[in-house]
Amino acid sequence: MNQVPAALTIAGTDPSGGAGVQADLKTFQELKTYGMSVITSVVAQNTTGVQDAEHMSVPMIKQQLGSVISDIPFQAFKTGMLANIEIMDAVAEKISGLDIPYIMDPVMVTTSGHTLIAEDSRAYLRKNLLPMTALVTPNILETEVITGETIKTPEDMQQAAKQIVHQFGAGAALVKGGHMADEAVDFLYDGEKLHTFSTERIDTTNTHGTGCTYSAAIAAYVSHGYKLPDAVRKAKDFITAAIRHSFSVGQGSGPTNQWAHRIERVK
Ligand SMILES: Nc1ncnc2c1ncn2[C@@H]1O[C@H](COP(=O)(O)OP(=O)(O)OP(=O)(O)O)[C@@H](O)[C@H]1O
Ligand SMILES: Cc1ncc(CO)c(N)n1
Repeated sequence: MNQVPAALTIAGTDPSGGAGVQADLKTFQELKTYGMSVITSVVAQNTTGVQDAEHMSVPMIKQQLGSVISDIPFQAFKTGMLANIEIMDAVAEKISGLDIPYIMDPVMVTTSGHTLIAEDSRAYLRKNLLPMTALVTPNILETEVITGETIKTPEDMQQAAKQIVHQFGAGAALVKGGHMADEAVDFLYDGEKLHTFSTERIDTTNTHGTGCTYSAAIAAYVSHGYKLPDAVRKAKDFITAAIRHSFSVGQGSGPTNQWAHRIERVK
């Protein structure tokens, strides 16, 4: 018998290995979670930015989801890049009715400033996908798009986390402050309480794929049975170590190190 929890990522690719499906699978593996992936878009990108993207057809995305869902049970899943309304709709159709925690990384724009989803799909994401989530993990910019409010202070972030749950129906919201000055502080609102996760800001430009790795780590911990505040706390330690020991590879913003938790003995 060799039974481990399983998790699924539904996302786009990164051939340079730092973000997207590749980051998710590395993270699942490090956290002793059997990793599976449904590819929504093939993206030509690297540490310097996005060069091109081709989206999978809707039938092919549904087929991949069918292949996984009909065969292997999993205990958590996440979505990353869902490029347009058609893709969001296909995913929504296939995951509706699944009684499995859904963690959404509402990927919109990359660290390097490239838009990964069509403008007109933002409203669809908010209306149709957010209410299906157990947790959504927007950065500041994504939080502004979802709420329509400008986010400048930690109080704005906390307010937005509550709004995303109460007004837009997400199960919980983790508003990430990786792009704020000073500390790297994130706020989780789980419908009842606000939780703060704060670490020192690491002085590095190697932050390619931080959001992907963080949400994948949360999904992995959830698949192991951790409840949200604990899963996020552990994932925060995991991503902080991964940024601290990030790789200075490539000409641009380097990727995070998913095995750093072993170096730092993150438990
Ligand atoms: N320089 C840093 N030092 C420490 N923690 C950081 C740093 N940059 C980001 N983080 C943390 O990493 C996690 C990911 O947050 P971030 O806001 O960067 O996500 P993101 O913008 O979605 O990522 P991506 O670059 O993949 O789009 C958060 O916990 C954030 O606080
Ligand atoms: C495929 C993909 N998803 C998400 C991000 C955001 O970091 C990225 N760069 N590429």
